[in-house]
Amino acid sequence: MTMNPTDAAIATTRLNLVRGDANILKSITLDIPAGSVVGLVGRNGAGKSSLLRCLAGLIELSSGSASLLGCPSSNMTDAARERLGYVAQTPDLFNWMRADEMLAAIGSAYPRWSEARVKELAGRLDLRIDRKVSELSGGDQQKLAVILALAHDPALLLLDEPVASLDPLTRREFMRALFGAEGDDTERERTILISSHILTDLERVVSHVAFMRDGAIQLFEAWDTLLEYFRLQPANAPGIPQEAVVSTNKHTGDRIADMRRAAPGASEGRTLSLDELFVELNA
Ligand SMILES: Nc1ncnc2c1ncn2[C@@H]1O[C@H](COP(=O)(O)OP(=O)(O)OP(=O)(O)O)[C@@H](O)[C@H]1O
Repeated sequence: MTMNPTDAAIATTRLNLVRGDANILKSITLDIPAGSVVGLVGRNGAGKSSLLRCLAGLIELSSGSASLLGCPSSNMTDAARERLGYVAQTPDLFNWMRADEMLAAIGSAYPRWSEARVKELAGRLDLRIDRKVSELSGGDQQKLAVILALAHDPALLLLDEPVASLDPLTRREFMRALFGAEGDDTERERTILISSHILTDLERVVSHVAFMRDGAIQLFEAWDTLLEYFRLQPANAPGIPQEAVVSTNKHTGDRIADMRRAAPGASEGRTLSLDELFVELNA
């Protein structure tokens, strides 16, 4: 099944997740086009892992709907599941096996699994797979989880802080393995939703950014649009009507303005890095 580039690889409608009296995810409606690379960012506890777990079909939604690759997340077909890769924040690994044994065990369930890809990724990420999983360092366990999610060449990847325990060199290799031009069509078609707090890495690779705050999507935009139109404006800058204000820093009074809605002749304001945008949206 090949998706048209205009199809949504992930679509949610008023997705809610309630646990006890906590409303963890609040009416999340998202449409993520096939082929996009979306950075999912937000403060600790904003709901990123919960959203990824709901999408992966690991937690039942309280209400609303989610579909992945055209299939409801609550009832994925085997064919859709085989095209999905998920890396949990804390990977669930078979500690009693060697890494290569675990790779073989999981790989046997996937028709598109590639031993060559396992070897290539293990080499790139500098992971020895002839060792017992329980004896791998935290970072090496994360590398194993990443290889497990990538070796079947998934069309949709859900990555929950996959680089948090990787050293900077390995992180660079991981980003190259994920986003490098490998010249194959399936690579280009792949949709990736990746949560990370390392925003300098993200801003180099994302096509879109979803900002989460308090269980809701605060802002979902193409990264090019954010760079071009979302500017920092001092509190007293003229030509910024209320409808252009995306958020106001309650400490400084500075505003993020969507300049597509600014008055003609308004000052240009300052372009923001992803890191700065994150700080301003949460201040
Ligand atoms: N089973 C649960 N029962 C009640 N509350 C929960 C449960 N799981 C998560 N939460 C709460 O839901 C909120 C969102 O948690 P989540 O782990 O999704 O955040 P996150 O954005 O991934 O955070 P981090 O950046 O720290 O990983 C938090 O307030 C958390 O305490």
